[in-house]
Amino acid sequence: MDPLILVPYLPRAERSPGPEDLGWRAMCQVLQEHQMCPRRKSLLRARVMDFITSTAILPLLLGCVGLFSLFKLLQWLRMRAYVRNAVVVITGATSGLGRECARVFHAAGARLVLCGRNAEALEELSQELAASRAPEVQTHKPCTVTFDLADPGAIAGAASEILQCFGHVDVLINNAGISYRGAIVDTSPDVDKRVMETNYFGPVALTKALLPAMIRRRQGHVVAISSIQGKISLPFRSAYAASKHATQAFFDCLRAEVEQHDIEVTVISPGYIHTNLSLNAVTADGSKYGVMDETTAQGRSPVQVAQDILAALGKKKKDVVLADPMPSLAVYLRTLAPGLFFRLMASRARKERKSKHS
Ligand SMILES: NC(=O)C1=CN([C@@H]2O[C@H](COP(=O)(O)OP(=O)(O)OC[C@H]3O[C@@H](n4cnc5c(N)ncnc54)[C@H](OP(=O)(O)O)[C@@H]3O)[C@@H](O)[C@H]2O)C=CC1
Ligand SMILES: CCCCCCCCCCCCCCCC(=O)OCC(=O)COP(=O)(O)O
Repeated sequence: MDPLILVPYLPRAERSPGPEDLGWRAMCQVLQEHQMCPRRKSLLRARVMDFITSTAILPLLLGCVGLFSLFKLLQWLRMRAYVRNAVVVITGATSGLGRECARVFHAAGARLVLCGRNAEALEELSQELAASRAPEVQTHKPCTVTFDLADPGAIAGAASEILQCFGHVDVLINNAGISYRGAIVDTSPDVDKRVMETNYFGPVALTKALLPAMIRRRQGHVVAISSIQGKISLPFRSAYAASKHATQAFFDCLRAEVEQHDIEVTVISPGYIHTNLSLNAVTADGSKYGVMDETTAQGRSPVQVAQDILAALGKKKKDVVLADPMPSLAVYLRTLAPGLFFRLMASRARKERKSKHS
């Protein structure tokens, strides 16, 4: 306390102050206390530290950290328990994210049904997984089903083959997909259809074919691997972005409709992942793009994304964005300031066109 603030309250001295003067004595006392202040402060500090270290707060802090760790451990155990022995169907298991999901879910004890177009690649992966063991978890030899998602006539047969593998389906991961690069004016409608068949109509038909069995058991989890491009549209990605927007919409509707049957629906929207997606992308004339884009090469590791997907399913999340801050911010910008977002996309289109022609 600053002793000078007491001065107005001291009795006015009408003569020179003596030791018997009350005001004088009060001031001396305050000034003495003021001199003692630094010592008092350090004493007080020491006492507070003693209190923290020896009494309530430190044990309380340690308790909080302990509880948090326990909570995280329980969450992890619940997540692994969620897929242990569960029948998990993965489409597009021959490459990239699908293949890593297969490895991660197998290691967590899932009974896998691996789907794809390439029977040989599926068998190879199945053998690899069957030969691998996971600590403290019983693993299972996967089953494989070969079909083309872009062939509407193949879906019903594929669905019954899938159901025959283990008798039912707990989790369906609609992962298979194809990307596209091209200008709308140059793109043949056949290319639009091919992208939509693979990314939208195929997964929708497969989901519908497996849904009745899930509804009968009042159990099931349908997952759609969409994309950030299911929430925002980039120039020269029309068919891909359209197919992913349609995916988001369909599975959002499904979630609301099947809640009454205790069926979960999760839509995952990843940003760039380091896979063969750009290499396998289709161009305006239907040919293969065949380039590993820098954005793809610098994307997240598919193993990490597969682990995040497992965690999201264990927590029964409904809609998950797995992307870096910039794409995630772009999603908000599209909603909150659409005018600005559209200008940015137009400028992106101009730049891309310019770099193509230079
Ligand atoms: N990589 C990325 O940056 C991102 C990817 N995604 C999404 O992740 C998913 C997986 O793609 P990703 O692993 O990256 O790419 P890949 O190209 O590495 O894998 C695609 C998988 O889909 C399969 N597939 C393609 N067409 C068909 C078809 N007609 N019928 C059956 N299977 C088919 C492929 O099988 P086949 O071997 O027979 O060709 C392959 O297994 C896609 O839905 C994609 O849109 C989302 C955001 C970002
Ligand atoms: C408040 C500041 C906000 C700033 C936002 C600026 C807008 C910047 C645009 C960012 C675009 C991000 C695009 C991300 C696209 C993406 O992650 O796509 C994933 C894919 O599916 C990849 O497929 P592709 O075939 O295109 O490689």
